[in-house]
Amino acid sequence: MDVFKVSRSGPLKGEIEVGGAKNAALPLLAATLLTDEAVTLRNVPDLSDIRFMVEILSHVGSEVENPEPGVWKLKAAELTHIAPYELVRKMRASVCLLGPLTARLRKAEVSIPGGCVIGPRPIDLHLKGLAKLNCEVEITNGYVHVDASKIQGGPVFLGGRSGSTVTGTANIVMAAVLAPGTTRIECAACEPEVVDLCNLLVKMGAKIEGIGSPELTIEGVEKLHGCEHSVIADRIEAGTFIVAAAITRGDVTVKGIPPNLLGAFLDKLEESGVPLKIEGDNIRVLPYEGSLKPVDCITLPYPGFPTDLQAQLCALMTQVEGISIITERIYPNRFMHVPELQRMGADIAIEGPSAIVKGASKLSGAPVMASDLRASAALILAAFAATGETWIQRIYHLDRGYERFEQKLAGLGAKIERLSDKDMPKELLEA
Ligand SMILES: CC(=O)N[C@H]1[C@@H](OP(=O)(O)OP(=O)(O)OC[C@H]2O[C@@H](n3ccc(=O)[nH]c3=O)[C@H](O)[C@@H]2O)O[C@H](CO)[C@@H](O)[C@@H]1O
Ligand SMILES: C=C(OP(=O)(O)O)C(=O)O
Repeated sequence: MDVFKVSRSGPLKGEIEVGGAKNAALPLLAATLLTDEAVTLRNVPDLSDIRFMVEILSHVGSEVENPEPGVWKLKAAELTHIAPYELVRKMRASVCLLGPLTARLRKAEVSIPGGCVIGPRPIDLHLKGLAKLNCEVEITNGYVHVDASKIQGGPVFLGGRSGSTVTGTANIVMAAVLAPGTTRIECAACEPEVVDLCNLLVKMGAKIEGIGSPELTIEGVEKLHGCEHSVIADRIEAGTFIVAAAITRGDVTVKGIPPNLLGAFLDKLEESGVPLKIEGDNIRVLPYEGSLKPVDCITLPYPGFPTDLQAQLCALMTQVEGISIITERIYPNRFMHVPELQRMGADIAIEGPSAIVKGASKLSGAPVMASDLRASAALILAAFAATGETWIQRIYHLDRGYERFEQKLAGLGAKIERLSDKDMPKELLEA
């Protein structure tokens, strides 16, 4: 198995390009099932999650081509309505098949993906939404069964415990675009990835109004058609690079990221004193003297601070003098990075949904375990600031969501190497 060996690094210097967003590309790939014509997606990142999604799409009947890096052409002429557990369990985002299969075939059988280490990942709002579209929805033997023979547009309220649902909104929009009548979604998620999905659907012939707002109005059409679309930039990859620059006091320009996608995050960094220079779609992080200021931060649905950058902010705040309080409102247990950061010397206490980070800690390299995608990134960022070597195991979590991560960062001078666990000193290997 692959591991990373990371040593104290920096200041990082240079330019780094942001790729296409995983969290946009996955629902976009699912949306290609909504037409029997070919849809070409560009700027698709090369990630294990993308490869899984393509595998699932070809299992349900899509003809898939990857004519050049970053480009996928998909044609779903004949489809089956069943997405089995052995495929769905590998990736939570495969629940996004529910909407398109329901819309196109008027029936779907999709395995429930189950929870994951960041906490329970319920889909009750997806199911409630489909029921509001006059579908019969039943859970048996671990599968959601949808009978959509009488599907009909209608009012759908998608508000949940902590706001709206991103994949739930994606599913209901995809179900509604081919449903007769008008669907009005209230409390729709406004995340840029949902906007990207709606923009693709409009190119395919869907009628959607209110894109980017919490109220979407969808006029069902009979048929969608093929088109070409380029996936939006990955705001979470960009934010991770920005933290890499800040934690090493580097001078780095992160290229190809519209700053409005990262408003709350950039605001928090500026509050902390990270010098930023924004020019068009490029964000330059400049070096600074002395300590940054601690911050209090709450993760919230867009345009709030993204949950997917919470772990990275935690890593940065371990290097800041004073107490930062980071509260997780989307996934209150999403603190798997904390015990590993503690092993590296961080002073962090978890109180309910908050991490109380006391800095600045002198971090030192240790063997640590990546537990999920963004936790993996946080450990690497902390390792840049730690003395000695940090060995990070289970980096397949990182490979789900970051393309050529170590190569991109090594290009800025980061000391990070992908090795095999066979290269690790034996006494450091997990039991
Ligand atoms: C609003 C938000 O920040 N969503 C994030 C969420 O999207 P993802 O789509 O995975 O999760 P949702 O947006 O659906 O969930 C948001 C919240 O709603 C709850 N919920 C969701 C669906 C449902 O049917 N019932 C229910 O109660 C969830 O438990 C969670 O507390 O994780 C992704 C991966 O980390 C992030 O990229 C998204 O930005
Ligand atoms: C947890 C994430 O993704 P997923 O919803 O695919 O698990 C993420 O992108 O941080």
